[in-house]
Amino acid sequence: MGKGLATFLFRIYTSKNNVSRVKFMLSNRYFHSLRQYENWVSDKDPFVPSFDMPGREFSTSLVGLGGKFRNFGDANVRPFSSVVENGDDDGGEDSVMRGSRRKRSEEKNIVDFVKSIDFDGVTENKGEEGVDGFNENGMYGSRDVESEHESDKENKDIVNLTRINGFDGVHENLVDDGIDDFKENGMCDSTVVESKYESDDVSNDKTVGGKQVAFRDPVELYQELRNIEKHAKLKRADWEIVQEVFNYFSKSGLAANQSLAIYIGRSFFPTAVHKFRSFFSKKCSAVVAEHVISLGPSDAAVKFLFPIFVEFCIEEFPNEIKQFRSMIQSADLTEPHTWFPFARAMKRKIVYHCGPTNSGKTYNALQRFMEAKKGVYCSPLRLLAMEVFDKVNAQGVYCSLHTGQEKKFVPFSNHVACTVEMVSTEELYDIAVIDEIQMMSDPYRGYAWTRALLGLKADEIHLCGDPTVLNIVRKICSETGDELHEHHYGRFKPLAVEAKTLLGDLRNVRSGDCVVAFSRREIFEVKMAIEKHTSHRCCVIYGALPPETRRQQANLFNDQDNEFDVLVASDAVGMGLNLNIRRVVFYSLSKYNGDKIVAVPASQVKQIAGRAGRRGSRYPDGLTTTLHLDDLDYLIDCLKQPFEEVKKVGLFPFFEQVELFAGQSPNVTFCKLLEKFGENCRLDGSYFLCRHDHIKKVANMLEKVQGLSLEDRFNFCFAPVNVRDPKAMYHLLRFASSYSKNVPVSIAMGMPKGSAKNDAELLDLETKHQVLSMYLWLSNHFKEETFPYVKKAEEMAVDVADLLGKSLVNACWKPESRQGKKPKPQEKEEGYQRRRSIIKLHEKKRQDKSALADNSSKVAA
Ligand SMILES: Nc1ncnc2c1ncn2[C@@H]1O[C@H](COP(=O)(O)OP(=O)(O)OP(=O)(O)O)[C@@H](O)[C@H]1O
Repeated sequence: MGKGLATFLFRIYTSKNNVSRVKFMLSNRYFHSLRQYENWVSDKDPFVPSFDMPGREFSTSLVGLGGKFRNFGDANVRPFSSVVENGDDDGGEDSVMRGSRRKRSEEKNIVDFVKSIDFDGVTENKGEEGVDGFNENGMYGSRDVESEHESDKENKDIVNLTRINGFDGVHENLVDDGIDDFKENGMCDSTVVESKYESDDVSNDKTVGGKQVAFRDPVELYQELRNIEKHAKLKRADWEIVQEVFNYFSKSGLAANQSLAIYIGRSFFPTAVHKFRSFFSKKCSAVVAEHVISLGPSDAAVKFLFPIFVEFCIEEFPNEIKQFRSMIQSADLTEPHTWFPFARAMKRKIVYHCGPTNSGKTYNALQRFMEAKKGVYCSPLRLLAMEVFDKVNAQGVYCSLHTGQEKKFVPFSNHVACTVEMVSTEELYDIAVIDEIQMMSDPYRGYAWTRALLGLKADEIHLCGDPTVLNIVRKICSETGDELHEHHYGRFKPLAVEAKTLLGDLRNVRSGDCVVAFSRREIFEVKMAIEKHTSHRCCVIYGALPPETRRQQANLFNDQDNEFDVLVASDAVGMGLNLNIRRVVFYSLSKYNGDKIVAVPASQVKQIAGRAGRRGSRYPDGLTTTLHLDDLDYLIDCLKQPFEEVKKVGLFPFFEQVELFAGQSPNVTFCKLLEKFGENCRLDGSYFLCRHDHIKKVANMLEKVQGLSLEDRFNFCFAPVNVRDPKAMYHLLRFASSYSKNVPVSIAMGMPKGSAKNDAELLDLETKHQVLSMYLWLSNHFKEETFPYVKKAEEMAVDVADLLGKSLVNACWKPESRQGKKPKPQEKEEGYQRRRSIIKLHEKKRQDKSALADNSSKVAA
């Protein structure tokens, strides 16, 4: 059969009638996978990697696409509005009275909003999909068409239904297609009862010849079937076997995957099989039927039928194939280095500063940056960009700041510190620094580092990071033609592990300790416990705090002239802050990853532990340990582990790519478009498509906002919003609605009167800052005149950050959940179990003791 395929292709190639088809297949780089059909036919475990997995082996790029994307060049940098207008809020919106009135109406709106929206609404419109959804060929899925364009699941249902009911009743058109019900005599109109074949079939038998049918050229066989005027009649039992074979075929992952080679998409595959089944019922010769029956529902039958199916599809579905092919081409993310022709035209020198934390990587890179005539520093965080901005200006090098939220232009500056997402790939630089380059592999944001590395137009690019992405950077440089220099570093002073641990008792914390916990709840529990049972005061740092507040808390901690000598922090402490930490104490080494409790990855443990001890600080020698003895082994294991090599780095399409793709799928919602892009995009082996569930959630929420262009939607989806915070989502929706109506977008949010007195108020402050930050971000990414209250928002943001700082100093309350939900019960995960909160253990012991005392007193009574 393997030989059969070669013959099959050769014959197609040499056949006059099929020349155009061959051209098509040869121009299709999936053709390679079709060639592997040979293996597939002969191997039990076939080739056929999943098509929709990122970085699938199946992925190849299509002829001509590189050119298209090359045209995009550096067009990926959208023209961000650069002027921050000093507008005033209308009518003194911040007055206390109006503020409280506004707050009430705001809260009501939010309540209505929360009721009206399902944040997991990515799937929300599923019910509608059947009515007005579009299949992957961009064809309208109206009810009639729908029956022909079912999803795999739907197909499964069809298969099941078919088993029970025959074809009737599932798809009306099936009867028309020639598959008829059995009559009372147990025979099918289109089948024979006899085992003998009818005369016209017998004539076919002569040419086809029994078992030899298996070795027939599928092209010829297909043509013969096509020309049959009277199909074979089968006994009911045989007919049922044939149906079983087709059911098996329709469910066959092998056939579905291989069909991609001829651009039969997954969602169209069931329809194609269904049509093929109808064709077969009408056109099957006795000998072919006999052979199919003899094979039964099996891989062998699939292998026999598949080449005939290919022929059928190529002839029957040229439009569908063309459409799917165009769609695949427009979702091509292969060869991303070709997207930046200007950077490719340059002879760039890449210097990789490779080493663990606190080894001087960034220091050395920044030295080169400051020496340059024109330089850019790309930071993973706003906070770090601000730090570099301050530091460099303090050393007399004029440097501007550019983040999503702010643009601070320093006159005469040739240097800029920016967040990596904001770096321009159009500007020419002498020196660029990309910090924390290992973030290229971040599942959500990795694409920003990949884009910076591939697209920056700088003579010299300094990458600072651990060795995890070194090999992939080497590979990328070999593709881009850049010259790579590696500088390897060791820690200034080795990190020591304190084997004693805190013996499970937070009273053993010492001045200069940073206790690391992985949830907001735990952070406040630890802070409360330490402040209650010891004389230490705690500063707090976690991700939801604005950079200004984190900085304020870091300064409070670093300053020796106050009582705040212990830091309680989340993993947000691992990057970007200059901290005088003597010892990092892990309160736990497991965390909730949004789905379940998992052990903190070794690379993250290293990064966080490495914050202890810093050259030039009060504590140059770093220590690390755990709260509980039980956790110590895991900590030591993590620190001993070598850096694990990263195999893939992130990519995400630019707007222009999404726009091109949208052209292939008109009238599809933006959320659906992203979903389809994710399903159909192709990537080279070194890249994965960054996760975009949060983007889809925003996209889904904004579907109800009319009048936004595709580009507007794309940009709104990148606004910094916590999709799990209903209040923040409400404000984003409100901003988008006003923007779509082209009316000035108001902040419409009251200012709190004072610092928070409980956790609910603290959460409210966090949300308020997020909303203001979002407003500022939007003002930098959209028509500036539509966001006239930038100055007001900036002032409010400063005030809220200040209030947050003040609130944290006095915070001594029980933490709450942002969505008012009860905290999830502690979950177990194989291999590593999250430590129970020491406070909870404490409380439980106390409760047990008092229950015991109660019982004994009752007994005594
Ligand atoms: N040659 C040097 N002279 C003076 N101080 C230095 C020197 N090298 C590094 N430092 C200081 O040591 C500290 C750690 O350096 P740096 O931030 O460059 O380390 P790193 O390897 O980039 O660590 P991380 O990844 O944690 O940022 C910084 O405070 C830095 O100012």
